[in-house]
Amino acid sequence: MAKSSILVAGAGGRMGRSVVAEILKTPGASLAGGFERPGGPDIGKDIGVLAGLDAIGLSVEDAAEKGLSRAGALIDFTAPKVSVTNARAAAENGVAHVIGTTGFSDAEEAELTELAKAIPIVKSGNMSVGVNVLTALVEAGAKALGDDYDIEIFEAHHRAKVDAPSGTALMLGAAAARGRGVDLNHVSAGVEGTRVGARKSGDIGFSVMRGGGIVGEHQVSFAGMQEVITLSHSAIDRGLFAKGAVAAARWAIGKPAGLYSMRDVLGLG
Ligand SMILES: NC(=O)C1=CN([C@@H]2O[C@H](COP(=O)(O)OP(=O)(O)OC[C@H]3O[C@@H](n4cnc5c(N)ncnc54)[C@H](OP(=O)(O)O)[C@@H]3O)[C@@H](O)[C@H]2O)C=CC1
Ligand SMILES: O=C(O)C1=N[C@H](C(=O)O)C[C@H](O)C1
Repeated sequence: MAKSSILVAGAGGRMGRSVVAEILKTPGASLAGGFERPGGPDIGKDIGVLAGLDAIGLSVEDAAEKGLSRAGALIDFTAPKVSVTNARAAAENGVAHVIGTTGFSDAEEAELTELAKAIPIVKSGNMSVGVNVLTALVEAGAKALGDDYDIEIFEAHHRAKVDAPSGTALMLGAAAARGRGVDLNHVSAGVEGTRVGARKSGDIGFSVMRGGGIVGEHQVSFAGMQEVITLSHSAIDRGLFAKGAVAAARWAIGKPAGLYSMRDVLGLG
């Protein structure tokens, strides 16, 4: 199998299945395999069938290692601890790692930064073109409008999502803070509903909703005393994120070690 082929972590998950389908329909991309946690219900199932397609004769394995020896890149939408373990395995095998997982702790982020000294890692809280363009718009808006406008970031996702605020909301918050020349950690007001008292000038706040099958909604509002400007993004289909992840994997193979973002992949600077 060609070293340009792609291995999929969490191949039975919502994003894993979508990534498999995207690889199989992308000319020039090939599937090295997929894996799930040991004992998971999808181990041994045909990966194509799991993705809602015809059988492809590759079954879901229960560890990264076998597949990594056949792969040039690993695409990973799983959970923070799992992605860090996978990054260690990818580094041992010299395989590029595309991480879409969100909700990392500061310590986990630091370990990924360290591992990116050994392999190319592309990591983004949102793999879509639209959201990555939106971050640039939010940065410019925050810079132009200044502290007289309160920034509130709203996100809504399906009922099964476990982390909050979403990785995308945090990316948008970081972009807004960058536009104002501050660090999000110093100005984050946290999540609406946990806040008390009047709003502090310069704070960037987050509002979260979970329900049903919502794929991903994000809105950034700049609320002034006489006007409100709102920028928004709606994800209609998970295939959007899968498409970005496959583009990132193909881009990362052969790149020097380093921690990259989707803005690097998309050439957005
Ligand atoms: N950056 C982006 O553009 C996007 C990011 N995401 C993020 O991706 C992540 C996954 O989302 P989603 O697909 O909805 O979640 P799912 O829970 O549907 O998928 C995760 C999959 O990983 C599996 N898994 C758990 N442990 C392991 C392991 N040790 N090895 C291999 N596989 C394992 C899970 O299996 P089991 O269920 O048996 O535990 C599950 O099948 C989340 O953090 C989400 O926020 C999602 C969409 C877009
Ligand atoms: O969990 C999801 O589904 C999504 N997660 C990402 C996030 O945390 O922002 C990206 C997308 O919005 C879908």
